[in-house]
Amino acid sequence: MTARGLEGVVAGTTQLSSIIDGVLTYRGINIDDLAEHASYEEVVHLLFFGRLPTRAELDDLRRQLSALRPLPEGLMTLLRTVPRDAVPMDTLRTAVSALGFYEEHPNDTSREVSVEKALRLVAQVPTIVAALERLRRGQEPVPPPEGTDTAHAFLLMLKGTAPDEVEVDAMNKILVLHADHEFNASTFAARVTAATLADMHAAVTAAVAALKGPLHGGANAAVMAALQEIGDLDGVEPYVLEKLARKERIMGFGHRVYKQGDPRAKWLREMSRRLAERSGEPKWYEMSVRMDEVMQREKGLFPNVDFYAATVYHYLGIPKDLMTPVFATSRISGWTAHILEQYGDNRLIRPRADYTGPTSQAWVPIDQRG
Ligand SMILES: CC(=O)SCCNC(=O)CCNC(=O)[C@H](O)C(C)(C)COP(=O)(O)OP(=O)(O)OC[C@H]1O[C@@H](n2cnc3c(N)ncnc32)[C@H](O)[C@@H]1OP(=O)(O)O
Ligand SMILES: O=C([O-])CC(=O)C(=O)O
Repeated sequence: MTARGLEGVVAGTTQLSSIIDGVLTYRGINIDDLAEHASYEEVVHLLFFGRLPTRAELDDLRRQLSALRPLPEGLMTLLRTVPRDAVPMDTLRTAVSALGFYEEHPNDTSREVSVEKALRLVAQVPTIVAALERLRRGQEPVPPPEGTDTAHAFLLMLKGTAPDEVEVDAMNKILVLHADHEFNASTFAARVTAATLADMHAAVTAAVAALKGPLHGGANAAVMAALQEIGDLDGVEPYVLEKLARKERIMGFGHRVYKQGDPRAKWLREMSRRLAERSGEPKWYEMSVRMDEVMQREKGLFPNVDFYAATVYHYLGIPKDLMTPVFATSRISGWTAHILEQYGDNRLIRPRADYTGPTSQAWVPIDQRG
């Protein structure tokens, strides 16, 4: 018996994150504790180096990431040539791949060189996402600020003005909550690629490609598109009921692993509520809550990480098609940590397929085929 979509299959080991009885941890620390207390930089240290940093280690990591944020001039030139109407996720995928050109040891998969590459990617992906957005709006990219953390730096590079405390706190939580998630599809794509001993940038490019689809990271943009299509609170219930009657999916609900709810969603819901309150535009949050109620009542399905993230991004001024790239500004830490883990104890990932096609077919010469 094959497991369709590898459901329930344990495809390898990891010490990075776990989902046990619906509880998510990064290296054994409950996601709720991390969401409440951690900075994203602390999470990066936890994932890369196996434990929370001391104050001195954290300061050092902050300095390193801050110094690594600027992009190579050649990459900026490339970004300037991207068509204005390009899909941002495609631009990100291309840019991440092109970043590999500037590595001194492009094919080196040793721990030492790979950690350096990983830190550069963690620092540079937010710069790429902010720059590509500004360029497509016809604005000049904002140079990375010195001495600030990722959440603050990213919002500043995106908007060109300093974000306030509430925005920075929301962005930091977004980064913490999205950083890693066991063998999700994009992380698994990264590990499959790394397991061939292809380089870090190749593996991350595969991951970005896999994150794009609406069944995975692309769901956040699809959620916002649905809310905008519905338009108001009264439209939510008929929209959901009609979709379900047509056996269509409501984006942002359901999960392969969590059947009783995604532990990250409550944090995102609370953030959405908080941002809605001060936005003067609370309807997007209110519509989300209504949709959540109707989905639980009708299908027993709970929101996943992408559902309330959509309105959080919206309230932070992030347009729909930039939402999945923003997810990547965080997941880059999980992808690269998994790639490091894969290199550290590698074996080629090559499962078998259950062949269901015809057998014993005779060869037919071309003139006799009809
Ligand atoms: C970061 C992330 O990747 S989080 C996930 C983001 N993706 C989405 O939000 C897309 C919407 N959700 C889905 O498509 C799915 O729930 C997935 C892809 C996330 C998980 O899917 P699977 O584990 O393969 O579940 P599967 O597709 O087998 O669904 C099981 C049942 O629930 C239904 N179902 C699952 N999700 C949904 C949904 N969002 N809306 C309506 N029905 C759904 C399916 O139709 C199916 O019903 P059936 O048994 O009557 O046919
Ligand atoms: O684990 C999954 O299948 C999808 C998910 O929630 C994530 O990648 O964060």
